[in-house]
Amino acid sequence: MKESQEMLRAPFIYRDDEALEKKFQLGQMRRLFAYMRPYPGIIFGALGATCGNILVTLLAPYLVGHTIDTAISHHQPRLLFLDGVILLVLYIINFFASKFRIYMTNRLGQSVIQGLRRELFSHVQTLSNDFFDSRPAGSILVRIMNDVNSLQDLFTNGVVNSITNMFTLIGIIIIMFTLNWRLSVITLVIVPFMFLLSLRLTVQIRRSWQQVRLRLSRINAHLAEGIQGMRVTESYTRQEENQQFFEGMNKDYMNRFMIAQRWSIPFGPLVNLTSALGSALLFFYGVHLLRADLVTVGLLVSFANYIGNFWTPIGQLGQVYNQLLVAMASSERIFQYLDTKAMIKDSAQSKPLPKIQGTVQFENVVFEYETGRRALNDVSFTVQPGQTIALVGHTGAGKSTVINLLSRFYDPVSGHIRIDGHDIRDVDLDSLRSQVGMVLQETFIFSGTIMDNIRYGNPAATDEEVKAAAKAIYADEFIQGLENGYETEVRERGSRLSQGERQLISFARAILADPRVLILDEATASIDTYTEHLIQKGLQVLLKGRTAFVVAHRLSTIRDADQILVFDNGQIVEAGTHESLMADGGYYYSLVEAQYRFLA
Ligand SMILES: Nc1ncnc2c1ncn2[C@@H]1O[C@H](COP(=O)(O)OP(=O)(O)OP(=O)(O)O)[C@@H](O)[C@H]1O
Repeated sequence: MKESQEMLRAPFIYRDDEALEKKFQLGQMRRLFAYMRPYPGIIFGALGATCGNILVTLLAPYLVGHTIDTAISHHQPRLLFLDGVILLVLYIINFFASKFRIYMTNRLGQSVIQGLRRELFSHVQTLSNDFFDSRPAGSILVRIMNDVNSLQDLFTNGVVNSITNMFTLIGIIIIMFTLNWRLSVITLVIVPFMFLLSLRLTVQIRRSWQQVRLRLSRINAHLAEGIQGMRVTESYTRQEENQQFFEGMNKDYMNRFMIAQRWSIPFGPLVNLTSALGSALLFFYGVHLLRADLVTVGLLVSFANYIGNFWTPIGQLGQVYNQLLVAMASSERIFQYLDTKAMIKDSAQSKPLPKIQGTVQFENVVFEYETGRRALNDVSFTVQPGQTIALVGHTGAGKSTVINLLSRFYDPVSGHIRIDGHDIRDVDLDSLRSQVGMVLQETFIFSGTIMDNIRYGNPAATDEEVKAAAKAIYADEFIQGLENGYETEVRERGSRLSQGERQLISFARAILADPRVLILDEATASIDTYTEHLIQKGLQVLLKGRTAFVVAHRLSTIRDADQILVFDNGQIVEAGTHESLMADGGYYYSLVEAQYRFLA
């Protein structure tokens, strides 16, 4: 409570509402473990290697006891040498078995994680816009990376190790009872205690490290935000507050780290202490039996070793239990994503959209992002091939919604959208989107060269075609001026390019893709006069010969449009050319007066 109040007073709030662990659920575990099914070879390989380890764990203590009772007690150096050689061979087997097992379990873990991440990413790529609307990109990223990573331990060590540990424990118990049941009962008294201690301690250790990780991700989030918003911070001179907030987080992280250490440090010594306790019990009771000649010294030494070997499997089983609880929380979130169905997808009846001319028709289209709040209300219009349509209206009037529906990022609640007479709901999404191009306000620049970025519009295009596209929309000149021309690397989302230059790149991308219907959300950013001039000229080339929908912010673009659709409150309130609408002196006229004239 205290902490959340502090966070609320703080200049930044990072909510940590994701569960870090969940109760065990059998169905979910089955689904999770099904991801190992494609790798039976690796699993059997790892289990085979494990048999080597178990063999050594079970045989070595016996051999040591046997050597004491025979070779050492009876002064037989040759037997001692032979036992030494056998022990050496056993440990060489153990070395190679461990090496192979670790390699195989890592391979298993990585293969499962890779498969899961691939499935998750490819599924997320098919999801519709409503999915992305309701989640910040960061949380999707966390799921694909962190949640999947947190399963790594379980698949790498958990599964194979728990099988090994079970067999080792059972094997040790059988051998001990076979050798001497009295000693076995006495020494096993300590086992439940060991088990409980391991479980309790590992739970505490896990939770305390989770708290450390949580603090670390807060620091990461703050750093990312701080660096991205550096300009704003500087301009509002908020560095001091930022620094204080950061120091608070930093200190908090250190405190949590020390708490986690406090839990973790005693683990090793406690393991030794419990083992020693077991050995002490063994020796107290063993001395009696020794006096009564019921056991030998060698047998006592073997038992002491078996007790030592008991601890590792019990400790590891406790860890697997912890890994399972963490995996329950992560896998629940992963499965939630995998079970999310795409709202917009092809149906069995979908047909490819043939090569289109570009007639676009909206027929009584109604749309709501949220039930009951109409973003478009009974919108109807028809556009002929090759026409440029300017969509204008106040912010929130519905312009972007029209273009979202045309690209079928969403489906209308009622009404129809037709291209060349085909309802876009009945055609393959790929065939639709490959013929309806989009140039957004915020041009996304991917890491790579300028050439790669333009080629994004048509991966099959040759270097010459890319250059021709750039020339056609007047981008060639600025590109040639960059240090490596078309091969210049644009990292960090193209931060080295100006807004206008990015727009020119997006125009080149679009012209290379050559869609029949083009959607253009004109950028509002102010651009220097020379680049603006290039953009105007490029725009004319881009729009020519295509049906184009432009969410227009420049009066010049609006003026050149064949038709202007004026939106208000999700409805078309006026339609016509610039001249006719200005002559009418209605809503458009007042809009131009208020909004556009200074942008001309
Ligand atoms: N993803 C969304 N989820 C919920 N409501 C939305 C979403 N996108 C837009 N809206 C709402 O739908 C209405 C129409 O928005 P739209 O984006 O089409 O307006 P616009 O005319 O393009 O505005 P602008 O010029 O500011 O981009 C607005 O009331 C807006 O708040």
